[in-house]
Amino acid sequence: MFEQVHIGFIGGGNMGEALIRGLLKARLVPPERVHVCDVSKSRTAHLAAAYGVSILEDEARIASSCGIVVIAVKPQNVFQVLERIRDHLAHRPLIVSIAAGVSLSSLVEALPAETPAVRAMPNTPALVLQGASALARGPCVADRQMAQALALFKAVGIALEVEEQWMDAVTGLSGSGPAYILLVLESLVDGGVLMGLPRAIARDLVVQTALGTAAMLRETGKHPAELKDLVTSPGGTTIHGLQVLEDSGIRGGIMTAVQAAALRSRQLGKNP
Ligand SMILES: NC(=O)C1=CN([C@@H]2O[C@H](COP(=O)(O)OP(=O)(O)OC[C@H]3O[C@@H](n4cnc5c(N)ncnc54)[C@H](O)[C@@H]3O)[C@@H](O)[C@H]2O)C=CC1
Ligand SMILES: O=C(O)[C@@H]1CCC=N1
Repeated sequence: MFEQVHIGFIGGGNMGEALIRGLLKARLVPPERVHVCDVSKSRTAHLAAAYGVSILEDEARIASSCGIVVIAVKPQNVFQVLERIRDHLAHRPLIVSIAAGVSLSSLVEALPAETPAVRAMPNTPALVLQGASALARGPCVADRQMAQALALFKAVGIALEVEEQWMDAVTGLSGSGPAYILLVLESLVDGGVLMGLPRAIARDLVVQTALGTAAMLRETGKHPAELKDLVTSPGGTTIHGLQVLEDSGIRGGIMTAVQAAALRSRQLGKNP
């Protein structure tokens, strides 16, 4: 699928590195066909040493050398990058932006006419090849290019194609979601510690409880409430804990967190 394609990364931070690691591990392309530029010399030194990828001096070199260009800088830096690459895109490479909030229309507007562009939203579990990504396809993207973009993100987890209208919601849900889940997991560990458990034991139990619960949800396909009922004996321990959580308004709190992050994504697109 990637025969002879060179893949370039503008920005080799957390997410850029996760994608590079995944695509090399899946052997989608050899390291000599992966090129990175980053304004941080310590990042490029790390990426070259850890993965054997090629380091190019700037964004323009990435753009002119690659058939796929992944933009993995912060949203605030995206338009400066687009400005620097726009005169180096005569060969019409596929541009893949993972920046939160940056819309396809603003990408397309900042690029030469008919440059194919995809807006993607991965998440940090991509670092351990368990990511959840959604991709929205721009107007000039060929089927082969969309398949390549999906394959790139499937190398670090699951990847779904969605309409662009859902991308802000995706950002608030799965893009930011790891932080919400980690906050809950941290609190569970602290609850164990509160009740006298050594922190290391509490941590091991919480990690496996989270993994096991997610696996149960995936493998059974059941509604979460049905699986919750399995844990909750009449007059037992769990229902007493659940009552405290319901009293705290946790459901509304989590829903409002997703909404706030999605609205911030929408706002970032207008004013990064
Ligand atoms: N961290 C997360 O959970 C997620 C982040 N994203 C998006 O991914 C993008 C990158 O985020 P992270 O990897 O977390 O940030 P990061 O700060 O770890 O990486 C960004 C990298 O870009 C480099 N950089 C800045 N300007 C540059 C330029 N002009 N040319 C080359 N390199 C440049 C920085 O030195 C840095 O290494 C953001 O747009 C963010 O919205 C998307 C999904 C999840
Ligand atoms: O907080 C952020 O802006 C990034 C985008 C999605 C997750 N983290």
